[in-house]
Amino acid sequence: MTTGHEDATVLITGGTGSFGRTVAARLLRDGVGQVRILSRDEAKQDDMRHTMGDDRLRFYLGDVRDEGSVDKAMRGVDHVFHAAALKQVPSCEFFPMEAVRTNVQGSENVVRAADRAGVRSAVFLSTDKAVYPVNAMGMSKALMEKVARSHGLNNPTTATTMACVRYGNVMYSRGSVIPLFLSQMRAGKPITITNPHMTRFMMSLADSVDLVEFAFHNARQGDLFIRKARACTIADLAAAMLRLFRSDSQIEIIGTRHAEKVSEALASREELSKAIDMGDYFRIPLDSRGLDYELYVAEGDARQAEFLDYDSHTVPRMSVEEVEELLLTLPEIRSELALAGLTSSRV
Ligand SMILES: O=c1ccn([C@@H]2O[C@H](COP(=O)(O)OP(=O)(O)O[C@H]3O[C@H](CO)[C@@H](O)[C@H](O)[C@H]3O)[C@@H](O)[C@H]2O)c(=O)[nH]1
Repeated sequence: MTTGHEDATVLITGGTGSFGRTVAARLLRDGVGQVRILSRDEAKQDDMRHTMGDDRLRFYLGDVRDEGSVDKAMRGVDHVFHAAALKQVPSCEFFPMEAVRTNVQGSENVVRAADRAGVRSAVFLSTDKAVYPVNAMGMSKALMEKVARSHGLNNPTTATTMACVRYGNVMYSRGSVIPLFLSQMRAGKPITITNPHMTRFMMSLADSVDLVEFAFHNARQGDLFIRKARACTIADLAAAMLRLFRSDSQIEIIGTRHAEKVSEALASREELSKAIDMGDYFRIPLDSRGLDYELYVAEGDARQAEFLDYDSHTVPRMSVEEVEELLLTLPEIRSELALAGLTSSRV
């Protein structure tokens, strides 16, 4: 990932996760002045320091909830990727104010610190669960989007371009369904399926890092970007996993979990009616009208009726074979297959 100038300093909040590591590795590979990681867990920082071993990588212990620690990490920074968040749906359901503190107030701290430090651009990572949210995680991410995107409206002279990206499900991410299915198959246990008809957008980690990179290079003040993605049912995902690993595990239907949706939307029809198609991506610009409330009431948009939500139930659906092919693009799946002594004719 190139930043345009070789001595740029880039801050990644929550940077010890798989996203942060991948972005950091791309930045270091392509020549960057410094990559700073701001996160809470010293053990994960230590691990990343040792595995990546690059003296352009600097670590800041802190919490986005604490404005002072954000300010300290932000000094002299040119670009920010804000990935620090509470992401687990169930824990945010039980402790919604914790989601507000990290995802909303923590993000506001990042917005304010970036503005104060004269940062040039900041990309905020959001999720499809922020669209028509039903759970506290999605609601707090929806508010984070509003906080980041409205900054330029309230501060027209700001030096910082703030933009958001929304992910779908990142395949093989920690604690997600694909590694769970794999461990169930390995243990010879049944595969647990919540609702076979449930659909999700499936994105590889590489796709999601490409999305952030695209936003980084193309963002204008207040933009939100999504990557066009394919979806599948959970039944087809399970079938593809069983076939790839030649497993005869049974399927057990466990029912929908706390605060889950049957499908997810990467963008609402209201947003799509304003979106600009950029090939693999949509740019959703900010509503740039000022605080003139009359306009919101008087100016409707007849085109909205023509659009459907960009929803995992309605986009073209992958077949089981296509899910298998997508799974085979993941390095983790390839190495798991190799470990199990399995090779696929599709590799
Ligand atoms: O035992 C299980 C667990 C999950 N699922 C289903 O698999 C799909 C994916 O589940 P999971 O991998 O847990 O992801 P989500 O709950 O959709 O949430 C993920 O995707 C979000 C982005 O949408 C991230 O913010 C979350 O951190 C991440 O866990 C869902 O339809 C689940 O109902 C099953 O069928 N069986």
